[in-house]
Amino acid sequence: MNFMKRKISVVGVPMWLGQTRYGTNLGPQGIRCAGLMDRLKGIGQDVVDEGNLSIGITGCFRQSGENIKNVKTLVDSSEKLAAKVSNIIQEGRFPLVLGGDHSIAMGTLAGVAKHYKNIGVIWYDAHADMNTPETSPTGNIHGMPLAASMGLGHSALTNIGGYQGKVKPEHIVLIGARDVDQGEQQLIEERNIKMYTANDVKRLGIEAVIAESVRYLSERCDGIHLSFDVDGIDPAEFPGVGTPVANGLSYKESLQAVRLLAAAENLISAEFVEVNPLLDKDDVTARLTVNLIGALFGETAKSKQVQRADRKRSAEAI
Ligand SMILES: NC(=[NH2+])NCCC[C@H](N)C(=O)O
Ligand SMILES: [Mn+2]
Ligand SMILES: [Mn+2]
Repeated sequence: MNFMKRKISVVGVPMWLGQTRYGTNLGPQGIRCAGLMDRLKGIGQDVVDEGNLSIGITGCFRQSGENIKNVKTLVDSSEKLAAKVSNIIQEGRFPLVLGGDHSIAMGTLAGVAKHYKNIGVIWYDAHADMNTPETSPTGNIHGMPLAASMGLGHSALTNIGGYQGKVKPEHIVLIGARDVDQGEQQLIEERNIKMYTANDVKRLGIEAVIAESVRYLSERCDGIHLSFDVDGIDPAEFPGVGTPVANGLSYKESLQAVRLLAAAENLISAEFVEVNPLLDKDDVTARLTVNLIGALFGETAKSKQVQRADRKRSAEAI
């Protein structure tokens, strides 16, 4: 067996106010409807669906004069998610968080980092999500979660979970970046943050990039969190996203990436974010996201075939 048997708890976070396009709130249900639970059970994983976090929407508007939208809603839901994720880890289970927009990573990381002093983060994304209200071109919080988790930006965000600095800059690896804002680029250079752009991946190959990333983080960290923004993948293949950027990683490369991560013993949590079913075409983004999650937990082309045959047989028996 080249994958880890894990005890997985799935939590959905129907959040969309980290950006402005309605629909990422339907992401968790879209992913579930594409068959997530059956697929994970089908490969023998112990998996429980803990449902969606209930989120109070306290306002879909700019709540202050600052360049940051919906702070209160985002802080409240992130606190809830942090507590939930922390509980899951406490119970010895693996949190699998389904977004929602990428702002939810602030909550996930606040929960995970309570248990791991030196958490390593693989940020698979077209973006760096390292803006602050000072550098953000949009004021959208889904472009800020990684900065906030490092302790940079609006104090309401950096203090989520009641403490600052969940992630150290030297414990981050960006993979797939190709739309990095000026302030973000400056931060990446100043703090020497490891980054493999989409072009780097094409040049080096995804196998080498993942191997190097895992090696780099394993040397420094006590656990690895995967924050997978599906817009890391090219929008021609993953159309159901709100901030598409051309020239992305391919689905095939991405599948290979998560397959390699399936074997990483020190992978301790994961989230898949930014699936927007309202922007999707024939649910392809949701369906391929289930393939990615399946592969992260050990599904192979062969095990998928066996499952498909099983499902067909039981359907015929009805
Ligand atoms: N998680 C995402 N899709 N983030 C997109 C961020 C886009 C842009 N950099 C911004 O700050 O608004
Ligand atoms: Mn992102
Ligand atoms: Mn992104």
